[in-house]
Amino acid sequence: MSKNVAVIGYGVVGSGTVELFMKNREAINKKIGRDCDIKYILDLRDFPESPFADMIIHDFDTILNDDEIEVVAEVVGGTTFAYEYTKKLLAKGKSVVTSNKALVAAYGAELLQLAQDNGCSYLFEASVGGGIPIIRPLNKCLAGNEIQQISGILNGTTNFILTKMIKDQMSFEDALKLAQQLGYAEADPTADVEGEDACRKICILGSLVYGKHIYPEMVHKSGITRITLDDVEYADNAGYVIKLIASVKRLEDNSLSAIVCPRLVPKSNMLASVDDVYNAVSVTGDGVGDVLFYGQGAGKLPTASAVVGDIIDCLRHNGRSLGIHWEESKKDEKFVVRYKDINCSMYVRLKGDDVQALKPSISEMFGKLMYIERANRPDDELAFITPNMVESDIDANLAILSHSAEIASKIRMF
Ligand SMILES: NC(=O)C1=CN([C@@H]2O[C@H](COP(=O)(O)OP(=O)(O)OC[C@H]3O[C@@H](n4cnc5c(N)ncnc54)[C@H](OP(=O)(O)O)[C@@H]3O)[C@@H](O)[C@H]2O)C=CC1
Ligand SMILES: N[C@@H](CC=O)C(=O)O
Repeated sequence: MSKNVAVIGYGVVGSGTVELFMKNREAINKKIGRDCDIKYILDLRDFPESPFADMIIHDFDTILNDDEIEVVAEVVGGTTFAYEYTKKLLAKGKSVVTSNKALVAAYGAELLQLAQDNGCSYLFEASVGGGIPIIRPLNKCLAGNEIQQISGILNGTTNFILTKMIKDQMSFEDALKLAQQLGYAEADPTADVEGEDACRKICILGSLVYGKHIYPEMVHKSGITRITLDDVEYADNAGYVIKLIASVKRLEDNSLSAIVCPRLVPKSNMLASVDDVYNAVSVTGDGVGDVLFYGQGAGKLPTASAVVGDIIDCLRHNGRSLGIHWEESKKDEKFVVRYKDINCSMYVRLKGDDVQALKPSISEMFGKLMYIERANRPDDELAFITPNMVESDIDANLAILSHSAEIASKIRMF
Protein backbone atom coordinates (compact mmCIF):
# COMPACT_ATOMS: atom_id res chain seq x y z
CA MET A 1 0.00 0.00 0.00
CA SER A 2 1.38 3.44 -1.00
CA LYS A 3 0.19 6.44 0.95
CA ASN A 4 0.97 8.65 -2.00
CA VAL A 5 -1.75 11.32 -2.18
CA ALA A 6 -2.03 14.64 -0.34
CA VAL A 7 -4.81 17.23 -0.36
CA ILE A 8 -4.18 20.93 0.28
CA GLY A 9 -7.29 22.76 1.55
CA TYR A 10 -10.04 20.95 3.45
CA GLY A 11 -12.93 23.22 2.45
CA VAL A 12 -15.89 22.46 0.18
CA VAL A 13 -13.91 20.81 -2.63
CA GLY A 14 -11.12 19.38 -0.45
CA SER A 15 -13.51 17.62 1.95
CA GLY A 16 -15.49 16.30 -1.02
CA THR A 17 -12.30 15.00 -2.63
CA VAL A 18 -11.26 13.10 0.51
CA GLU A 19 -14.81 11.78 1.07
CA LEU A 20 -15.22 10.50 -2.49
CA PHE A 21 -11.73 8.98 -2.70
CA MET A 22 -12.12 7.16 0.63
CA LYS A 23 -15.66 5.97 -0.17
CA ASN A 24 -14.62 4.42 -3.50
CA ARG A 25 -11.02 3.62 -2.62
CA GLU A 26 -11.22 -0.11 -3.31
CA ALA A 27 -12.69 0.36 -6.79
CA ILE A 28 -10.33 3.26 -7.47
CA ASN A 29 -7.31 1.12 -6.60
CA LYS A 30 -8.47 -1.56 -9.03
CA LYS A 31 -8.63 1.13 -11.74
CA ILE A 32 -5.14 2.36 -10.87
CA GLY A 33 -3.79 -1.19 -10.68
CA ARG A 34 -2.11 -0.76 -7.28
CA ASP A 35 -3.04 0.18 -3.72
CA CYS A 36 -2.97 3.94 -3.17
CA ASP A 37 -4.20 6.07 -0.30
CA ILE A 38 -4.40 9.63 1.03
CA LYS A 39 -1.67 10.39 3.56
CA TYR A 40 -2.03 14.09 4.39
CA ILE A 41 -4.65 16.83 4.40
CA LEU A 42 -3.09 20.28 4.78
CA ASP A 43 -5.26 23.07 6.17
CA LEU A 44 -4.89 26.04 8.50
CA ARG A 45 -7.42 24.64 10.96
CA ASP A 46 -7.95 21.31 12.74
CA PHE A 47 -11.13 19.38 12.01
CA PRO A 48 -11.62 17.27 15.18
CA GLU A 49 -15.11 16.14 14.07
CA SER A 50 -13.89 14.81 10.72
CA PRO A 51 -13.42 11.02 10.30
CA PHE A 52 -10.11 11.96 8.66
CA ALA A 53 -8.91 14.25 11.49
CA ASP A 54 -5.73 12.17 11.96
CA MET A 55 -4.55 13.08 8.45
CA ILE A 56 -4.68 16.86 9.06
CA ILE A 57 -1.32 18.63 9.05
CA HIS A 58 -0.34 22.31 8.99
CA ASP A 59 3.16 22.27 7.51
CA PHE A 60 3.44 22.29 3.71
CA ASP A 61 7.06 21.07 3.81
CA THR A 62 5.89 17.74 5.25
CA ILE A 63 4.20 17.07 1.90
CA LEU A 64 6.97 18.57 -0.21
CA ASN A 65 9.71 16.53 1.47
CA ASP A 66 7.89 13.20 1.64
CA ASP A 67 9.18 11.02 -1.20
CA GLU A 68 6.16 8.72 -0.96
CA ILE A 69 3.80 11.54 -2.12
CA GLU A 70 3.24 11.31 -5.89
CA VAL A 71 0.11 13.44 -6.37
CA VAL A 72 -1.18 16.52 -4.58
CA ALA A 73 -4.68 17.99 -4.97
CA GLU A 74 -4.41 21.78 -4.64
CA VAL A 75 -7.95 22.77 -3.67
CA VAL A 76 -7.04 25.73 -1.53
CA GLY A 77 -7.85 28.42 -4.12
CA GLY A 78 -6.36 31.84 -4.88
CA THR A 79 -3.09 32.77 -6.54
CA THR A 80 -0.79 33.28 -3.55
CA PHE A 81 -0.07 30.14 -1.46
CA ALA A 82 -1.51 27.98 -4.22
CA TYR A 83 0.97 29.35 -6.76
CA GLU A 84 3.98 28.91 -4.47
CA TYR A 85 2.94 25.41 -3.37
CA THR A 86 2.22 24.27 -6.94
CA LYS A 87 5.56 25.50 -8.29
CA LYS A 88 7.51 23.80 -5.49
CA LEU A 89 5.64 20.52 -5.91
CA LEU A 90 5.99 20.39 -9.71
CA ALA A 91 9.68 21.33 -9.46
CA LYS A 92 10.11 18.24 -7.25
CA GLY A 93 8.36 16.03 -9.84
CA LYS A 94 5.13 15.63 -7.86
CA SER A 95 1.99 15.87 -10.00
CA VAL A 96 -0.58 18.48 -9.01
CA VAL A 97 -4.29 18.38 -9.76
CA THR A 98 -6.52 21.36 -9.09
CA SER A 99 -9.94 22.98 -9.18
CA ASN A 100 -8.31 26.41 -8.95
CA LYS A 101 -9.29 28.24 -12.14
CA ALA A 102 -7.90 31.55 -10.86
CA LEU A 103 -4.45 29.97 -10.77
CA VAL A 104 -4.72 28.14 -14.11
CA ALA A 105 -6.03 31.27 -15.85
CA ALA A 106 -3.20 33.37 -14.42
CA TYR A 107 -0.24 30.95 -14.61
CA GLY A 108 -1.39 27.94 -16.66
CA ALA A 109 1.27 28.15 -19.41
CA GLU A 110 4.10 28.46 -16.86
CA LEU A 111 2.83 25.63 -14.62
CA LEU A 112 2.22 23.26 -17.54
CA GLN A 113 5.75 23.88 -18.78
CA LEU A 114 7.13 23.27 -15.29
CA ALA A 115 5.25 19.95 -15.11
CA GLN A 116 6.58 18.90 -18.51
CA ASP A 117 10.16 19.84 -17.57
CA ASN A 118 9.94 17.72 -14.42
CA GLY A 119 8.25 14.61 -15.82
CA CYS A 120 5.01 15.09 -13.90
CA SER A 121 1.52 16.42 -14.65
CA TYR A 122 -0.56 19.50 -13.93
CA LEU A 123 -4.22 18.57 -14.42
CA PHE A 124 -7.25 20.85 -13.90
CA GLU A 125 -10.41 19.07 -15.05
CA ALA A 126 -12.31 20.52 -12.06
CA SER A 127 -11.35 24.09 -12.93
CA VAL A 128 -14.05 24.42 -15.63
CA GLY A 129 -17.63 23.20 -15.32
CA GLY A 130 -17.25 21.51 -11.90
CA GLY A 131 -18.10 17.86 -12.50
CA ILE A 132 -18.49 18.14 -16.30
CA PRO A 133 -15.72 16.41 -18.25
CA ILE A 134 -14.56 19.13 -20.65
CA ILE A 135 -10.76 19.57 -20.42
CA ARG A 136 -9.99 15.94 -21.29
CA PRO A 137 -12.54 15.76 -24.15
CA LEU A 138 -11.09 18.94 -25.68
CA ASN A 139 -7.51 17.80 -25.19
CA LYS A 140 -8.05 14.22 -26.34
CA CYS A 141 -11.34 13.13 -27.95
CA LEU A 142 -11.78 16.34 -29.96
CA ALA A 143 -8.07 16.94 -30.62
CA GLY A 144 -8.51 16.06 -34.30
CA ASN A 145 -10.77 19.07 -34.87
CA GLU A 146 -10.08 22.70 -35.42
CA ILE A 147 -12.35 24.11 -32.70
CA GLN A 148 -14.31 27.01 -34.16
CA GLN A 149 -16.15 28.11 -31.11
CA ILE A 150 -16.95 27.34 -27.48
CA SER A 151 -19.79 28.98 -25.65
CA GLY A 152 -21.86 28.20 -22.63
CA ILE A 153 -22.93 28.64 -19.06
CA LEU A 154 -19.77 28.30 -17.00
CA ASN A 155 -20.72 29.64 -13.59
CA GLY A 156 -22.98 27.68 -11.28
CA THR A 157 -23.60 30.49 -8.79
CA THR A 158 -24.94 32.98 -11.33
CA ASN A 159 -27.00 30.36 -13.12
CA PHE A 160 -28.48 29.38 -9.75
CA ILE A 161 -29.25 33.04 -8.95
CA LEU A 162 -30.82 33.71 -12.36
CA THR A 163 -32.93 30.54 -12.11
CA LYS A 164 -34.20 31.56 -8.68
CA MET A 165 -34.97 35.10 -9.93
CA ILE A 166 -36.73 33.84 -13.06
CA LYS A 167 -38.62 30.84 -11.68
CA ASP A 168 -39.25 31.80 -8.04
CA GLN A 169 -39.12 35.63 -8.27
CA MET A 170 -36.48 35.46 -5.52
CA SER A 171 -34.41 38.62 -5.01
CA PHE A 172 -30.81 38.68 -6.23
CA GLU A 173 -29.51 39.06 -2.66
CA ASP A 174 -31.49 36.11 -1.25
CA ALA A 175 -30.49 33.86 -4.15
CA LEU A 176 -26.82 34.74 -3.68
CA LYS A 177 -27.03 33.96 0.04
CA LEU A 178 -28.50 30.55 -0.76
CA ALA A 179 -25.76 29.83 -3.33
CA GLN A 180 -23.14 30.67 -0.68
CA GLN A 181 -24.79 28.36 1.87
CA LEU A 182 -24.74 25.55 -0.69
CA GLY A 183 -20.97 26.00 -1.21
CA TYR A 184 -21.25 27.13 -4.86
CA ALA A 185 -19.86 30.65 -4.59
CA GLU A 186 -16.23 31.77 -4.56
CA ALA A 187 -14.69 33.02 -1.29
CA ASP A 188 -15.37 36.50 -2.70
CA PRO A 189 -18.64 36.09 -4.66
CA THR A 190 -17.94 39.27 -6.64
CA ALA A 191 -15.90 36.99 -8.89
CA ASP A 192 -19.07 35.01 -9.66
CA VAL A 193 -21.60 37.79 -10.05
CA GLU A 194 -19.34 40.16 -12.01
CA GLY A 195 -18.37 37.49 -14.55
CA GLU A 196 -14.71 37.10 -13.48
CA ASP A 197 -15.04 33.39 -12.66
CA ALA A 198 -16.71 32.56 -15.99
CA CYS A 199 -14.04 34.67 -17.69
CA ARG A 200 -11.24 32.63 -16.09
CA LYS A 201 -12.94 29.45 -17.29
CA ILE A 202 -13.43 30.56 -20.90
CA CYS A 203 -9.78 31.69 -20.91
CA ILE A 204 -8.71 28.19 -19.84
CA LEU A 205 -10.81 26.51 -22.55
CA GLY A 206 -9.66 29.04 -25.15
CA SER A 207 -5.99 28.60 -24.21
CA LEU A 208 -6.36 24.84 -24.46
CA VAL A 209 -7.88 24.79 -27.95
CA TYR A 210 -6.04 27.76 -29.50
CA GLY A 211 -2.69 26.75 -28.01
CA LYS A 212 -1.83 30.16 -26.57
CA HIS A 213 -2.43 31.62 -23.10
CA ILE A 214 -5.49 33.86 -23.07
CA TYR A 215 -5.32 36.08 -19.98
CA PRO A 216 -8.57 37.20 -18.30
CA GLU A 217 -7.39 40.80 -18.77
CA MET A 218 -7.74 40.31 -22.56
CA VAL A 219 -11.44 39.45 -22.34
CA HIS A 220 -14.37 41.81 -21.79
CA LYS A 221 -16.66 40.69 -18.97
CA SER A 222 -19.86 41.93 -17.44
CA GLY A 223 -21.90 40.18 -14.79
CA ILE A 224 -25.49 39.84 -13.67
CA THR A 225 -25.74 42.45 -10.93
CA ARG A 226 -27.61 44.99 -13.06
CA ILE A 227 -30.29 42.56 -14.26
CA THR A 228 -33.71 43.32 -12.81
CA LEU A 229 -36.93 41.33 -12.58
CA ASP A 230 -38.34 43.81 -15.15
CA ASP A 231 -35.71 42.64 -17.67
CA VAL A 232 -36.53 39.03 -16.83
CA GLU A 233 -40.21 39.74 -17.58
CA TYR A 234 -39.53 41.48 -20.91
CA ALA A 235 -37.26 38.63 -21.95
CA ASP A 236 -39.84 36.03 -20.99
CA ASN A 237 -42.61 37.82 -22.94
CA ALA A 238 -40.45 37.96 -26.03
CA GLY A 239 -39.53 34.24 -25.81
CA TYR A 240 -36.13 34.45 -24.13
CA VAL A 241 -34.41 33.70 -20.84
CA ILE A 242 -31.42 35.61 -19.47
CA LYS A 243 -28.23 33.59 -18.97
CA LEU A 244 -24.61 34.53 -18.25
CA ILE A 245 -22.79 33.27 -21.34
CA ALA A 246 -19.04 32.94 -21.85
CA SER A 247 -17.78 32.44 -25.38
CA VAL A 248 -14.66 32.29 -27.48
CA LYS A 249 -14.64 32.10 -31.26
CA ARG A 250 -11.97 31.78 -33.95
CA LEU A 251 -12.31 34.51 -36.59
CA GLU A 252 -11.32 34.23 -40.26
CA ASP A 253 -7.94 35.94 -39.81
CA ASN A 254 -7.17 33.53 -36.91
CA SER A 255 -7.71 36.21 -34.28
CA LEU A 256 -10.24 35.46 -31.53
CA SER A 257 -13.34 37.07 -30.17
CA ALA A 258 -13.99 36.31 -26.52
CA ILE A 259 -16.55 37.79 -24.16
CA VAL A 260 -18.48 37.05 -20.97
CA CYS A 261 -21.84 38.77 -20.55
CA PRO A 262 -25.51 38.15 -19.82
CA ARG A 263 -27.51 37.35 -22.96
CA LEU A 264 -31.11 36.85 -23.94
CA VAL A 265 -31.17 33.19 -25.04
CA PRO A 266 -34.14 31.98 -27.14
CA LYS A 267 -36.25 29.50 -25.17
CA SER A 268 -35.83 27.04 -28.06
CA ASN A 269 -32.04 26.93 -27.50
CA MET A 270 -30.78 24.06 -25.30
CA LEU A 271 -28.84 26.49 -23.08
CA ALA A 272 -32.14 28.14 -22.09
CA SER A 273 -33.20 25.07 -20.14
CA VAL A 274 -29.93 24.70 -18.22
CA ASP A 275 -31.03 25.69 -14.72
CA ASP A 276 -29.86 25.94 -11.12
CA VAL A 277 -26.22 25.03 -10.51
CA TYR A 278 -25.98 23.19 -13.83
CA ASN A 279 -23.51 24.35 -16.49
CA ALA A 280 -23.43 23.52 -20.19
CA VAL A 281 -20.64 23.99 -22.70
CA SER A 282 -21.30 23.92 -26.42
CA VAL A 283 -18.28 23.16 -28.63
CA THR A 284 -18.19 23.42 -32.42
CA GLY A 285 -15.42 21.57 -34.25
CA ASP A 286 -14.78 21.38 -37.99
CA GLY A 287 -15.15 17.59 -37.97
CA VAL A 288 -17.54 16.80 -35.15
CA GLY A 289 -19.95 19.73 -35.62
CA ASP A 290 -21.75 20.73 -32.42
CA VAL A 291 -21.25 18.88 -29.12
CA LEU A 292 -22.90 19.81 -25.81
CA PHE A 293 -21.47 19.00 -22.37
CA TYR A 294 -23.85 19.30 -19.41
CA GLY A 295 -23.68 18.72 -15.64
CA GLN A 296 -23.35 20.28 -12.20
CA GLY A 297 -20.94 23.19 -12.48
CA ALA A 298 -20.17 23.66 -8.78
CA GLY A 299 -20.61 22.01 -5.41
CA LYS A 300 -18.73 19.61 -3.17
CA LEU A 301 -19.09 16.16 -4.72
CA PRO A 302 -19.54 17.11 -8.41
CA THR A 303 -16.29 19.09 -8.27
CA ALA A 304 -14.59 16.38 -6.21
CA SER A 305 -15.55 13.90 -8.94
CA ALA A 306 -13.31 15.75 -11.41
CA VAL A 307 -10.48 16.19 -8.87
CA VAL A 308 -10.48 12.48 -8.00
CA GLY A 309 -10.56 11.60 -11.72
CA ASP A 310 -7.38 13.63 -12.19
CA ILE A 311 -5.73 12.02 -9.13
CA ILE A 312 -6.45 8.59 -10.62
CA ASP A 313 -5.05 9.61 -14.00
CA CYS A 314 -1.82 10.84 -12.41
CA LEU A 315 -1.43 7.69 -10.31
CA ARG A 316 -1.98 5.52 -13.37
CA HIS A 317 0.75 7.42 -15.21
CA ASN A 318 3.20 8.17 -12.40
CA GLY A 319 6.55 9.41 -13.70
CA ARG A 320 5.06 10.66 -16.98
CA SER A 321 3.82 14.05 -18.04
CA LEU A 322 0.26 13.83 -19.28
CA GLY A 323 0.76 16.13 -22.22
CA ILE A 324 -1.38 19.24 -21.80
CA HIS A 325 0.41 22.24 -23.19
CA TRP A 326 -0.15 25.76 -24.50
CA GLU A 327 2.24 28.57 -25.33
CA GLU A 328 2.90 31.57 -23.12
CA SER A 329 1.68 34.96 -24.39
CA LYS A 330 2.08 38.58 -23.35
CA LYS A 331 -0.84 40.33 -21.67
CA ASP A 332 -0.64 43.23 -24.16
CA GLU A 333 -0.70 40.99 -27.26
CA LYS A 334 -3.67 41.83 -29.46
CA PHE A 335 -4.90 38.46 -30.73
CA VAL A 336 -8.28 38.88 -28.97
CA VAL A 337 -10.24 41.50 -30.93
CA ARG A 338 -11.96 44.52 -29.35
CA TYR A 339 -15.48 43.42 -28.39
CA LYS A 340 -16.95 46.77 -29.45
CA ASP A 341 -15.96 45.97 -33.05
CA ILE A 342 -18.04 42.79 -33.12
CA ASN A 343 -21.57 42.64 -34.52
CA CYS A 344 -24.37 41.97 -32.07
CA SER A 345 -28.00 42.67 -31.44
CA MET A 346 -29.03 44.21 -28.12
CA TYR A 347 -32.06 44.31 -25.83
CA VAL A 348 -32.46 47.87 -24.55
CA ARG A 349 -34.77 49.23 -21.84
CA LEU A 350 -35.24 53.01 -21.60
CA LYS A 351 -36.80 54.99 -18.75
CA GLY A 352 -37.99 58.60 -18.96
CA ASP A 353 -41.11 60.78 -18.83
CA ASP A 354 -41.24 61.35 -22.61
CA VAL A 355 -39.84 58.02 -23.65
CA GLN A 356 -42.78 57.08 -25.93
CA ALA A 357 -42.14 60.23 -27.99
CA LEU A 358 -38.67 58.90 -28.84
CA LYS A 359 -40.01 56.11 -31.04
CA PRO A 360 -39.58 57.94 -34.39
CA SER A 361 -35.94 58.84 -33.56
CA ILE A 362 -35.27 55.28 -32.38
CA SER A 363 -36.63 53.83 -35.64
CA GLU A 364 -34.55 56.29 -37.64
CA MET A 365 -31.38 55.32 -35.75
CA PHE A 366 -31.76 51.57 -35.75
CA GLY A 367 -33.93 50.86 -38.79
CA LYS A 368 -35.69 47.55 -38.34
CA LEU A 369 -36.09 46.91 -34.63
CA MET A 370 -38.57 45.07 -32.43
CA TYR A 371 -40.43 46.69 -29.53
CA ILE A 372 -41.28 44.31 -26.69
CA GLU A 373 -43.93 44.52 -23.99
CA ARG A 374 -44.69 43.32 -20.47
CA ALA A 375 -47.90 43.29 -18.44
CA ASN A 376 -48.64 46.65 -16.78
CA ARG A 377 -45.70 48.36 -18.47
CA PRO A 378 -45.34 51.83 -16.93
CA ASP A 379 -45.75 54.73 -19.41
CA ASP A 380 -42.22 55.95 -18.72
CA GLU A 381 -40.65 52.71 -19.99
CA LEU A 382 -39.79 51.42 -23.47
CA ALA A 383 -38.00 48.19 -24.38
CA PHE A 384 -36.77 47.03 -27.78
CA ILE A 385 -34.33 44.71 -29.52
CA THR A 386 -31.93 46.31 -32.01
CA PRO A 387 -30.98 44.76 -35.34
CA ASN A 388 -27.52 43.19 -35.71
CA MET A 389 -24.94 46.01 -35.74
CA VAL A 390 -21.37 46.71 -34.70
CA GLU A 391 -21.59 47.25 -30.95
CA SER A 392 -19.87 50.65 -31.00
CA ASP A 393 -22.58 51.88 -33.44
CA ILE A 394 -25.31 50.69 -31.05
CA ASP A 395 -23.53 52.53 -28.23
CA ALA A 396 -23.26 55.72 -30.31
CA ASN A 397 -27.04 55.67 -30.87
CA LEU A 398 -27.70 54.98 -27.18
CA ALA A 399 -25.42 57.88 -26.23
CA ILE A 400 -27.69 60.20 -28.26
CA LEU A 401 -30.82 58.70 -26.66
CA SER A 402 -29.32 59.10 -23.20
CA HIS A 403 -29.82 62.89 -23.51
CA SER A 404 -33.60 62.26 -23.43
CA ALA A 405 -33.95 59.04 -21.41
CA GLU A 406 -32.09 56.81 -18.99
CA ILE A 407 -30.58 53.65 -20.54
CA ALA A 408 -31.90 51.38 -17.77
CA SER A 409 -30.69 48.09 -19.32
CA LYS A 410 -28.63 46.92 -22.24
CA ILE A 411 -28.20 43.16 -22.66
CA ARG A 412 -26.76 41.30 -25.67
CA MET A 413 -28.87 38.81 -27.57
CA PHE A 414 -27.46 35.28 -27.90
N1 LIG B 1 -16.93 25.38 -4.30
C1 LIG B 1 -17.09 24.95 -5.53
O1 LIG B 1 -18.19 24.51 -5.93
C2 LIG B 1 -15.96 24.96 -6.48
C3 LIG B 1 -14.75 25.52 -6.17
N2 LIG B 1 -13.72 25.52 -7.08
C4 LIG B 1 -12.42 26.03 -6.72
O2 LIG B 1 -11.82 25.15 -5.79
C5 LIG B 1 -10.96 25.86 -4.90
C6 LIG B 1 -11.40 25.62 -3.46
O3 LIG B 1 -12.72 26.09 -3.33
P1 LIG B 1 -13.61 25.75 -2.05
O4 LIG B 1 -13.35 24.37 -1.59
O5 LIG B 1 -14.98 26.17 -2.37
O6 LIG B 1 -12.98 26.79 -0.99
P2 LIG B 1 -13.05 26.73 0.59
O7 LIG B 1 -12.82 28.12 1.08
O8 LIG B 1 -14.26 26.02 1.02
O9 LIG B 1 -11.78 25.82 0.97
C7 LIG B 1 -10.45 26.25 1.03
C8 LIG B 1 -9.82 25.65 2.29
O10 LIG B 1 -8.40 25.92 2.26
C9 LIG B 1 -8.03 26.46 3.54
N3 LIG B 1 -6.83 27.30 3.40
C10 LIG B 1 -6.74 28.62 3.15
N4 LIG B 1 -5.44 29.00 3.07
C11 LIG B 1 -4.70 27.90 3.29
C12 LIG B 1 -3.31 27.62 3.33
N5 LIG B 1 -2.40 28.59 3.13
N6 LIG B 1 -2.90 26.38 3.57
C13 LIG B 1 -3.80 25.39 3.78
N7 LIG B 1 -5.13 25.56 3.75
C14 LIG B 1 -5.59 26.81 3.51
C15 LIG B 1 -9.25 27.24 3.97
O11 LIG B 1 -9.20 27.50 5.34
P3 LIG B 1 -10.03 28.77 5.92
O12 LIG B 1 -11.47 28.47 5.65
O13 LIG B 1 -9.69 28.77 7.35
O14 LIG B 1 -9.54 29.96 5.16
C16 LIG B 1 -10.37 26.26 3.56
O15 LIG B 1 -10.55 25.26 4.55
C17 LIG B 1 -11.05 27.32 -5.36
O16 LIG B 1 -10.01 27.57 -6.26
C18 LIG B 1 -12.39 27.40 -6.07
O17 LIG B 1 -12.42 28.42 -7.05
C19 LIG B 1 -13.87 24.95 -8.31
C20 LIG B 1 -15.04 24.38 -8.67
C21 LIG B 1 -16.18 24.36 -7.80
N1 LIG C 1 -18.06 29.65 -7.94
C1 LIG C 1 -17.97 28.72 -9.01
C2 LIG C 1 -17.55 27.39 -8.48
C3 LIG C 1 -17.16 26.46 -9.53
O1 LIG C 1 -16.32 26.70 -10.36
C4 LIG C 1 -19.30 28.59 -9.70
O2 LIG C 1 -20.30 29.03 -9.11
O3 LIG C 1 -19.35 28.09 -10.83
